[in-house]
Amino acid sequence: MNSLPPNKRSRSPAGAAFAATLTFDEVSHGYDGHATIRNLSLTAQAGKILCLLGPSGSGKTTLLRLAAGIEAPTRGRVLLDGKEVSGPSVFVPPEYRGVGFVFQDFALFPHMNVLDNVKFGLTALSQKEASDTGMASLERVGLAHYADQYPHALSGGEQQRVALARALAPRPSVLLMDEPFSGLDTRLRDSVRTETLSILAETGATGVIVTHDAEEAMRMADTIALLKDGALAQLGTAEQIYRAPSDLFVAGFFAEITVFDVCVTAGQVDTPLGRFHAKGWSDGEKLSVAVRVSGIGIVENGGSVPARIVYRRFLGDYEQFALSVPGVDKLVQARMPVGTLKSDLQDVSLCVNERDILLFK
Ligand SMILES: Nc1ncnc2c1ncn2[C@@H]1O[C@H](COP(=O)(O)OP(=O)(O)OP(=O)(O)O)[C@@H](O)[C@H]1O
Repeated sequence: MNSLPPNKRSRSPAGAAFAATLTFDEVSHGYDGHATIRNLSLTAQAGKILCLLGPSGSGKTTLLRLAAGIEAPTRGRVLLDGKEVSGPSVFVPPEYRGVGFVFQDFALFPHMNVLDNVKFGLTALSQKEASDTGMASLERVGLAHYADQYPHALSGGEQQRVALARALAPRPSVLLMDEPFSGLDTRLRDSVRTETLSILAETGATGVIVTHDAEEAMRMADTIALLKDGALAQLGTAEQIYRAPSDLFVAGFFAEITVFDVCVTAGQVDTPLGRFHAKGWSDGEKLSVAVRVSGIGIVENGGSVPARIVYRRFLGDYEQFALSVPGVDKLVQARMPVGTLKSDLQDVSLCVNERDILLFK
């Protein structure tokens, strides 16, 4: 095995980070014969944010570990800015990749103060340079005043920012983040996420962020890679994937859906929620029709499908409704802005937006 020369950029004490592209080229990986990544090719563009999205066990963390050099692929190559860092005859150790890592649990050292935590990876610098760089990084996340504190004295959100400062201090060209906000409560998560996005934009580093939450991916990513069983289910912008999901799995991951199995007749499909066009499909073809819950509207009168409200729940701006609909064995869910429907209403009708109908083989 050859090791590439050390990436000096990762040790540079000052100056802006230079974003790098990160490429997985036909990468496979497994643990004890169990495949975790299957022949996956994917590129994170320089200076952009790529979110790795997928259900538990789909291989998101493994991909980050392959990029960082904590794992080696069994086949294929990992490249940074076109240079192979993992491959059949090359393995560059993590410390020479110029890549930063923020873990799910922040992983701060409890016995070191905040500044020492941030300085931890700056071993190539003199003490003075490391302290200056560490302080500059803490300033960037707005926590310079906590330099002498110990991690236990900080809130979860502050600890996450220290972890971010530590990962950014060596000026990585790629920042890998594994579910970085999952340890935070919902309200804090929104503000820390927004802050992290602006810090990433300021540093210019390429960001690769793991999440299992489609909404979080949509909020953060320039590009989303949705994984399923270690393979790429779909790659695109949030809008591309939401509007044109490649299959039922992707559709169900990006939106709450109700699914019916149907057969195309005279260019149309009949479902308990209405008759819809099946343009481009042949008569007799068996399809799954996915109706996005967000495309179902409830009206007192005048809709196309009769329904009865079984229960409703107040969710702040919206009310969630569970409805029984003739011909549907499960309750149909729908959401309406609060105040749209009278509180004693029971029998209603539904209107379904054709834009929220998706057809799959
Ligand atoms: N150290 C390990 N030894 C053996 N199998 C492992 C190990 N780490 C992960 N796996 C397996 O590899 C597969 C992919 O795991 P990975 O952690 O990459 O998924 P993930 O998408 O990040 O999941 P989660 O969202 O639950 O963290 C899973 O089947 C998991 O059980």
